[in-house]
Amino acid sequence: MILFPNCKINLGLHVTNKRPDGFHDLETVFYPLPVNDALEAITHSELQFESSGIPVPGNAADNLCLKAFHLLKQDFPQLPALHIHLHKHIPIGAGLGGGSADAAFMLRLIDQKFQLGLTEAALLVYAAQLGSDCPFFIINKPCFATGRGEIIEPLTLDLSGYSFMLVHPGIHVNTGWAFKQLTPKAPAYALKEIIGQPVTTWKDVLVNDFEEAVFAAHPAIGKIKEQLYAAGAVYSAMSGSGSAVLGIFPKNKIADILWDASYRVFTIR
Ligand SMILES: C[C@](O)(CO)[C@H](O)COP(=O)(O)OP(=O)(O)OC[C@H]1O[C@@H](n2ccc(N)nc2=O)[C@H](O)[C@@H]1O
Ligand SMILES: Nc1ncnc2c1ncn2[C@@H]1O[C@H](COP(=O)(O)OP(=O)(O)OP(=O)(O)O)[C@@H](O)[C@H]1O
Repeated sequence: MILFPNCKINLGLHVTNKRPDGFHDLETVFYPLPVNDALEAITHSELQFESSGIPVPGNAADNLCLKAFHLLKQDFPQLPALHIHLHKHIPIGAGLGGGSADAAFMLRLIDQKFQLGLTEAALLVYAAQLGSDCPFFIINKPCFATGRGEIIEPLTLDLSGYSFMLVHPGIHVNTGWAFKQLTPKAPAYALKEIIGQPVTTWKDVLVNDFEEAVFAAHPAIGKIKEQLYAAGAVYSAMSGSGSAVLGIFPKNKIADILWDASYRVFTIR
């Protein structure tokens, strides 16, 4: 069986509180976009994991796909061994949630392939153990998220009338480091209300709290946002803890921008 985990962007992101468990409370809107990995699993005599495409840092044994397999294996010991192949296309350490998507899709793949009959609620509980962003990818529709990102509520938000550009400058921003740079604070506005307004009103209101610290450490990332606005984006922001920056353009009106040759650029028209 093969599935195609997609990425997410954050529209507004407020870090509101540091918790005793070391995590932070936040509020954000997750929006899925079609930049995809490919995740294939076939039954095999022993558990094997391999990846191609963008190299995934760290040990293969720590890959979130394997963590998802082991998590389900604890509760379903009858699961056979798998040969798992991940083709990595979603930039890593980019704030696009690629690792979390792989983990959530691995849960879904095993559930479907072996007809475990897991409810959405059960999948959400497993996903929350794998990463703060993971539960969103079980729902995979526009969502308002709170808690450490795992409390999600589907939202009516349809941006299919716009085109998107995602620009990844190749900088890997460590999520834990980015949270440490922030002083949590109460949001200055009601995120859900702003998201309900036309995209053209977001520019001066909708804020990603990570931008200040990440742009200060990596000015090239802030420059991308300026270039996207200069090219006609109606809204631009860094996604998650960076380093990818998103631009929302009027439908099919994405300007040609000459990016540094090392940047990876995705357009969704
Ligand atoms: C920044 C976001 O991308 C916004 O969507 C997410 O909150 C990050 O979620 P994620 O990558 O799934 O994060 P996790 O793998 O759960 O956590 C990575 C590290 O980020 C920090 N972390 C993460 C989420 C959160 N709400 N508070 C935190 O402080 C913790 O130091 C944690 O060890
Ligand atoms: N399948 C995977 N794909 C990508 N990274 C993985 C995977 N499994 C484990 N990781 C580890 O997770 C780290 C961060 O990955 P990811 O790409 O999800 O970060 P991110 O883009 O910052 O996402 P987020 O928005 O969730 O913070 C990587 O450095 C890598 O070591």
